[in-house]
Amino acid sequence: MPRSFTIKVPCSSANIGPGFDVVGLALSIWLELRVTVDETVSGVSQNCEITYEGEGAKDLPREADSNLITRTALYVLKCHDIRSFPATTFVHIINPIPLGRGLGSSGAAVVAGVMLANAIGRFGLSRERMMDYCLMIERHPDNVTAAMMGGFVGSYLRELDPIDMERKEIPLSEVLPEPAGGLDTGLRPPEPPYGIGHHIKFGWAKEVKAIAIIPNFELSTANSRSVLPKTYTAKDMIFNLQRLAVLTTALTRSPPDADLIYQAMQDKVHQPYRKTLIPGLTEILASVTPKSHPGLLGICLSGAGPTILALATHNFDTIATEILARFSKEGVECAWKVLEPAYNGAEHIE
Ligand SMILES: Nc1ncnc2c1ncn2[C@@H]1O[C@H](COP(=O)(O)OP(=O)(O)OP(=O)(O)O)[C@@H](O)[C@H]1O
Ligand SMILES: N[C@@H](CCO)C(=O)O
Repeated sequence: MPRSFTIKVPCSSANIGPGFDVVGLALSIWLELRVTVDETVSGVSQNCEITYEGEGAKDLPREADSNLITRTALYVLKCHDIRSFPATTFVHIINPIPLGRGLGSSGAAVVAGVMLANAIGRFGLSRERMMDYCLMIERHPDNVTAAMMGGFVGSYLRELDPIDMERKEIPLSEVLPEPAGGLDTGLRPPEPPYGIGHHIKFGWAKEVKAIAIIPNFELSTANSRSVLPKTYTAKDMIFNLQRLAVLTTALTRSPPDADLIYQAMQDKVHQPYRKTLIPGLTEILASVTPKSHPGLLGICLSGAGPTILALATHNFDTIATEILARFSKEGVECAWKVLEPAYNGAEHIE
C-alpha cells in the first residue's frame, strides 16, 4: 500500500534590522513537498524520483544526492543507519519561495529535508531535535528556527562543551558530502550535539503586515556575508542591542507605535556593509519613513538581501510603489507581495 504525506515549510525574513543572526519572522509563502513511498515501483535511481515546479524549476538538481532538500534528508537518514531512501520514494517539490533573495529559501529547504527524513524513517524526532539537524547545515539559527517553529522568533546558539563544539563545527562538506550518495564510504556522518539552539516566540500585533519588495536578481547568502567585517566597535554593537531589545516588544503592541518601531529597526551591523551589493539600498532605507509614508512602521533588508521588507499597517500600494520606483532608477525591476506571519511553522500533513 503506497504511503503519502505532505510537508509544508514557510519562507522567512531574518534580522528585521538590528537582529542580525538572532531574529526571524516566518511568512506566508510555503515550500511544499508531496511525498509518496510506493514499494511496488522499482528501478528508480537512488530510490528517489524528484519532480519540481516553481522557483528554481529550471536550474535546481533533480538528483537526490545533489538537491539540498533530499541531501539534507539523506544526512538525517544516514545518522540513523539508513543509507538511502526506501524504494521507491517520489518527492514532488512545489516551491514558490524566490531563491537567493533573502526570504529563507535555503532555510526552508533544510527544514523540509529534515522533516522528510523524520517522516520517512518514522524516527519521531521532536521539533527541538530536528532543529539540531538543521543547525548542522544552516549554521545561523534565524531562518531555520522561524521556518520550523513559525511566527516571530528569537534564538541563540548554546555554548557547547569542547567535544560537542568540535562536532558542531566540522566542515559542512562532511555533513553534506558532495554528492551525498556518490562516494558513499558507509561511514555514519557526524550526528548533531543535543540542544544546539534555543529559541523563544515573541508576540506579533495582528495589524502588522510585511511588504516584501523582491528584486529580480539573486544574491547568495555566502556572498552577502563575505562583505561583513570580522570585528565591530562597541558603539555599533550597543546601537543594535538597544534597538533589538525595544523592537521585540514594540512589534507586539496594538496599536503599533510607528516612530518607536522605525527607530528600533535601524541597524549598524550588516545593512551598511551590504549596500555595495544592492543598488540603492541606503537611499531606499533612508527615504521611506512613517512621516513620508503613513502606515509604514519600519523598513529593513530581508535576511541577506536583496529583498526589502517594509512592516506596515496600511497604504501597502503606495509604500511598495515608492520602493519599486527607487529600485527602477537603479535599473532593478522588482515583484512585491504583502505577507502575513506564518504562525504554525513547518507542518507534516498525513
Ligand atoms: N527548494 C529548494 N530546493 C533545492 N535547493 C534549494 C531550494 N531552495 C533553496 N535552495 C538552495 O539554496 C540556495 C539559496 O540559498 P541562499 O542561502 O543563498 O539564499 P536564501 O536562503 O534564499 O536567502 P536568505 O538566507 O538570505 O534568506 C539556492 O541557490 C539553492 O541552491
Ligand atoms: N542572518 C543571516 C540571514 C541570511 O541567511 C544574514 O543576514 O546573513
